[in-house]
Amino acid sequence: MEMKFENPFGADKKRPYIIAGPCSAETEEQVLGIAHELKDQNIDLYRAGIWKPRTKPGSFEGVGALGLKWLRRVKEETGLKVTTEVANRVHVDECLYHDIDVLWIGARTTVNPFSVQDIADALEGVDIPVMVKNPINADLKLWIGGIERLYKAGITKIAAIHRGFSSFGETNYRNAPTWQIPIELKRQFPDLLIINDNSHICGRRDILKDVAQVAMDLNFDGLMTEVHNNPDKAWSDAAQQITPKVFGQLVSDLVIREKGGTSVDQSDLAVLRSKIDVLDDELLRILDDRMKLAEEIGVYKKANNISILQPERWNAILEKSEKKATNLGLSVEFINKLFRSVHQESINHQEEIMK
Ligand SMILES: C=C(O[C@@H]1C=C(C(=O)O)C=C[C@H]1O)C(=O)O
Repeated sequence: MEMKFENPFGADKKRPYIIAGPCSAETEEQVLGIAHELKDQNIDLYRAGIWKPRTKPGSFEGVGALGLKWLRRVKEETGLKVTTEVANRVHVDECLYHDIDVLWIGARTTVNPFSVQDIADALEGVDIPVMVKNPINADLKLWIGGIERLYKAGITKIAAIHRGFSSFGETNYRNAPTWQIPIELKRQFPDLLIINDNSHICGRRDILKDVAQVAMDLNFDGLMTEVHNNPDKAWSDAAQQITPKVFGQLVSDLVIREKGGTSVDQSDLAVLRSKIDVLDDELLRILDDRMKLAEEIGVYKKANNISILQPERWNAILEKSEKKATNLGLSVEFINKLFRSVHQESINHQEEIMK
């Protein structure tokens, strides 16, 4: 579906747009105190969670609609615009009643088309910006689907929030960034603003800045970070929150590079890109040759009644490629992924022959 988005932040300010505030609204004093500190940093939007979807019951699940009154006071006292998460029609109605400026739909809601549709229906005819976090699973179509539901309800001031994706097993991140997904979203919808939620990707303080910088280098439009006056004592997500002071430093340390680089002579870049084009052509030719060999092997296996998967041979290839990758200084993880993908495609070609 073709969509034309408007800037949810109103003014066409230069990127990055900055959204900050506590994970959860805890007390009126806490919400107002953090807001006053962030006001001096010229942030674009103040965030605080009121209804908190938690992994397990028994954790702090938010102060509820009472917190919306505190956010209204933030607006009155600081002039900041405010945003909170909504997960259903009741939340939407409460937010509209309390003059919340911007809504966001959380990752655990974006996964459910019924919930997103319920929110979209409640917003029909309302002019309010909405930000849509990625679904917890790495499903770009579901993310776009959520955005489409809102767009069909007449919401055009939409931004996407990239908060990373759940993955099984130990990783460096709380939610893997899987950058290729937001990159593809931007490719399909160049005028859709994408905000990086580094807090939920990292889950810990020490790598927040690195992830924010990667996001800026990938042309993300803004940052959403959880900021708390006493992070260690936060009632939710303590490990990933930082003080307003640390956050101010993080933002001022960000290097914002030009998207197009129009102000510099690009002839050197063009030369390097033409060399990459030559290598890409070569890569494609090599892959094509390799698949043709796999097909010949498929014909042989069919004639001699040999199964497609050959674990010993496959193990040897993986081990050899890992060693070579290490010697060349290439990432073993990358080479592994590449070869697994090539192996799967080789199996697909042989299956076609077997049919
Ligand atoms: C091509 C073969 O079939 C499969 C595919 C492989 C590959 O693409 O390298 C390796 C082992 C097999 O699992 C083969 O048996 O050599």
